[in-house]
Parts: sequence; C-alpha cells; structure tokens
Amino acid sequence: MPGGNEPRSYYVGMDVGTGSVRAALVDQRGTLLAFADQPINQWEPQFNHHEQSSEDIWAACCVVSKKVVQGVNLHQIRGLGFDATCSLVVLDKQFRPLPVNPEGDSRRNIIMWLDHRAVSQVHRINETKHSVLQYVGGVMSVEMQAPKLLWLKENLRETCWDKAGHFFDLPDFLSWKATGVTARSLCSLVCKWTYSAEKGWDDSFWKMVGLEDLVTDNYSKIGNQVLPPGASLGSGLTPEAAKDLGLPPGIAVAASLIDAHAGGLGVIGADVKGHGLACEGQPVTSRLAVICGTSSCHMGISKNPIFVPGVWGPYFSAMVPGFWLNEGGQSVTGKLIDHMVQGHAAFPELQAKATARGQSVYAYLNSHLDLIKKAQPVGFLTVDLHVWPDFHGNRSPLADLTLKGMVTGLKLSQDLDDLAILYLATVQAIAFGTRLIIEAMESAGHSISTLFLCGGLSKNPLFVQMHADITGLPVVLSQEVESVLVGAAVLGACASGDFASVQLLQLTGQEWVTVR
Ligand SMILES: Nc1ncnc2c1ncn2[C@@H]1O[C@H](COP(=O)(O)OP(=O)(O)O)[C@@H](O)[C@H]1O
Ligand SMILES: O=C(CO)[C@H](O)[C@H](O)COP(=O)(O)O
Repeated sequence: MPGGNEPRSYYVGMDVGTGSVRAALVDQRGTLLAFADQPINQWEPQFNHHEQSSEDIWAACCVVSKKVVQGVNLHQIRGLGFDATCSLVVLDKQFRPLPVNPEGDSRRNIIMWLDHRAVSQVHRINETKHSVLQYVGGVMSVEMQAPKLLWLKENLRETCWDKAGHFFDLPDFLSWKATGVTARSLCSLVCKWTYSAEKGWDDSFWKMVGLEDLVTDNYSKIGNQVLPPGASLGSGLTPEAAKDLGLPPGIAVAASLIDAHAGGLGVIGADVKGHGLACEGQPVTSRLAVICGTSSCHMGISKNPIFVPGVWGPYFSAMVPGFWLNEGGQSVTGKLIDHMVQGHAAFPELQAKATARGQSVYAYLNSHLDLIKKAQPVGFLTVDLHVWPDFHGNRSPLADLTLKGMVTGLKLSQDLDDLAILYLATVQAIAFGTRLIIEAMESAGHSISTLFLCGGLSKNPLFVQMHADITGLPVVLSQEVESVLVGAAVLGACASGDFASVQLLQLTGQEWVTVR
C-alpha cells in the first residue's frame, strides 16, 4: 500500500475465526490503528458435530466494528472487507436461519468447518472419482460443503432442506448481510464448493452425488453470481447494516476471502529486504504462508497449476489474483495443543501458577521447559515421548479422516514436568506435520525456501522455533500479528477503488522479524 502524505483513508477489516470475531482499522499504508475482538458461541451437541449461529456472529461483528471506529472521522472510512472460516450457513427463502440439527434449534444454523458429521456422504462422493476431485488433492474433505449439503438433504429433509432458500459460505454470508447482494466470492466457491474459475459449475458433479436440486434455477441457492475477492459489491453498505456496524452507509464492501486466504494475502508479499533471507529476490512462489490458529493452513502459490496428492487445490486466483494456490492443512493445531494441555492432570496446577505470574499458560509452559531442559536444547526433552497429531483425522497430505492421535512414552507420573514435555511433544508433532506437507508439495513441483507465519499460534515462540528447527526453513513473522485482519482490510481498500487490485502486500512500513 503506498505511503506518502495523502490525507488518511481508513479501511475496516473483519476476521471471523473459530473462537472469536476480530476487527481492525487500517490506514492506506497497511498500518493497523485499532483492534477489537469478541468471543462467539460454539455448540458441540454430539461428537463431531460443531455448530454456530449466524445471528450471534453478526452481533459480535457489530460490537467490534463500533469499537475500532470510535473517535474516527467516519467520512475517512473508505471500505470494508470480511474474511471468515469456511463454515456452512443455512437460511430459508426469506433469509431467516434454519436449524442444522435434529433438535430444530434454528439459532444453530451453521455447520462449522471442523464438523465431521458427513463421513458417509463424503465417502460416497469420493467413490464417484468425479473429475472435480482432482482440484481438491484427489480426495474431497469431509470439511468441505458438498458432503454437508448431502447430509442435510438426507437427515433434515423436512425441517431444513426443503425450507432452505440460501446456502452460504460464512465469508459470503457476511458480505451479503452487509450489502444485500447474494454474489459469492471466487475464493469460497473455488476452494470449498468445486466451482471452476474457468468453467463455472459442473452440473454432472451435483447430479452424480445426489444434489441435482441445487442445479435447478441456475444454482440460485448456492450462487450464480461470482466475483473475485476485493470486487465491490452492489451499492456498498446498506443503511441497515451501516447502523448495525456503526459505519457510514454506502462505503464499499468487498467480495470476501476465507480466513486462511486473507492471512496468506496479509503476509506472503512481505518486503523482507535486509534480513539475508533465501527468499529475498526470489519469486513469491518460494514462500509458504502458514496461518496457524485453531487449525493450520499451508498456502503455497504457483504460476502454473501443481497437482499435489492429498493437498487441496490447485485453485486459480483463490488467494492472489493470477496465481494457482495449493492449500495444505492440519485440522486441529491450536485446538490440539489446548486439548492436550487442558486435559492433563496437572492443568489446574499450571493454571494457578500461570495466573499467579500473570502469564498465559503457554508462556508459563515455555518458561518451565527452559527450566527443566538444563544444558541440552529444549527439543531433546521429548527423546522418549512422541505424539502423532491426527486426533481429528489427517487433512493433508494423507487426507484420511479416519486417522487418530497417538502418544507413546507415557509414565505413571502426571506432574507439571510431564505436562510441559507432553505440550512440547505436541508442538513438535504439529511441526513434523508441516514438514510432511512441505515434502509432499515439493515432490509435486513446489520449491519452498521460507515460511511466513501468522495466526494465534504465531504468538507462541516455542511453536515458531520448533517449526524453524524441524522444517529447517527460516520463519518470518510480522511485528503486526493481526496479518489476517490486514488481509481483510486490503479487500476493503481494493473495493473502495483506492487500489487497482488485491495486490501482494508490500508492508514496507512493517517490521518483520525472522527466526532461523
Ligand atoms: N498469545 C498466545 N500464545 C500462544 N498461543 C496462542 C496465543 N493466542 C492464541 N494462541 C493459540 O492460537 C489458537 C487460536 O488461534 P486464533 O488465530 O486466535 O483463532 P482462530 O482459530 O479462531 O482464528 C488457540 O487455540 C491457542 O492455542
Ligand atoms: O478450512 C479452512 C480454511 O481453508 C478453515 O476456515 C480453517 O481451517 C479454520 O481457521 P482457524 O483455524 O483460523 O479457525
């Protein structure tokens, strides 16, 4: 984003993650000026069923939006962009929430991205060997939308499926809520719905898998107007949404991005001059963006399509216009670390000690590991304890939802030392998973020299260092940890017309730190 002395223009980015909604006010140099976050509800009514509420999420958006523009001249706000998880939102013909559960609770009208209820459905979809599957790494994930749609049709026919008027990816729901425009983003449809940027919808796929009713009326329920991320939607922010969000009516609202793609856009174009990095002076295709939060997403781009077995894509223009995208992933990373730590017998002691010190439990564990490692490198503490991290299946590169997690080397003791070493082994297992994904991508034709991390886990120095040590690659972090939000704000800046396209962010104003 250009610098200079122009009067300040502001852009609002909204990032709907798994656990919370975040908003940021960003200026034309890409500098984040204000930040706010608000937790959102999640329901897990039964194992592998994960649900949310679109009304709860919108309400949280309204809270954080008003917070970040407090004291700002609203006339200087030029655009608004959204990113969100690729969760499935279900509305009736009057755009009212419909229940995605047998209890009929219409508050819960979202099937979340990590929901694994549609196992039988995705198995049958993959059995078809339809040609669209080659563009999702050869095997469709249970976390994508077609299996979930088929589950709704087969399990909630009367209470949901027959009443449904609109099925949205969550990022597209948000841009609809803001503008009243039902256009979908190329990003969400290409990555999660089997849409082709070149050929559009493939009727034969929907008919083959038993969702022929979505083909009728020219795909009106799932989208027949598709725009590139950053395109301006309709007449911009509606008066009603403007009132909700505390923003000026009519400001530009952008076609959205999925959260990982916004994070990738926020970091992958970083200007890293002066750090002596291998990627300096190399094409941007030598960089891998890793957006690590509840899950981890590994975003690699190429000028030509690269087919990587077990790694999603290749997706055209789904993140950076004109580039093909491959997306590796680990369904649970932050969530896995939290699961292992919070489920350990010594967690209450850890929580008390961390609180007493005014630290997060992660910071306390990291310092405890430094204490017990003595003279050896911290990584050696797990020489007898190992974790296999696929507690929620393997997204990439094995693409096997039936895989489970494993721990070997447990003893009878369950004290704080044991918890710290189990936490370390879990962090290392996730880093080994990243290495496996990189090896699969490189075997297929990628050439990756540097990792660019963002997301909640990038705030954990141990997580970052283990990724550098275990992949053998340097890791670049932005001083501005909210890179996903900057990516979302970039969308709003593009929609405003102030910038020609969703361009690679050259955040020259930002400090970048490297971990070798
Ligand atoms: N300050 C922190 N230090 C270490 N880990 C963190 C920190 N903040 C968040 N995390 C980790 O990141 C995960 C959430 O990532 P985040 O990107 O905030 O969420 P989301 O997945 O909702 O986008 C949590 O599961 C937690 O393990
Ligand atoms: O599949 C996705 C991206 O393609 C999900 O949106 C992502 O894995 C969830 O993100 P987060 O871990 O930040 O909540």
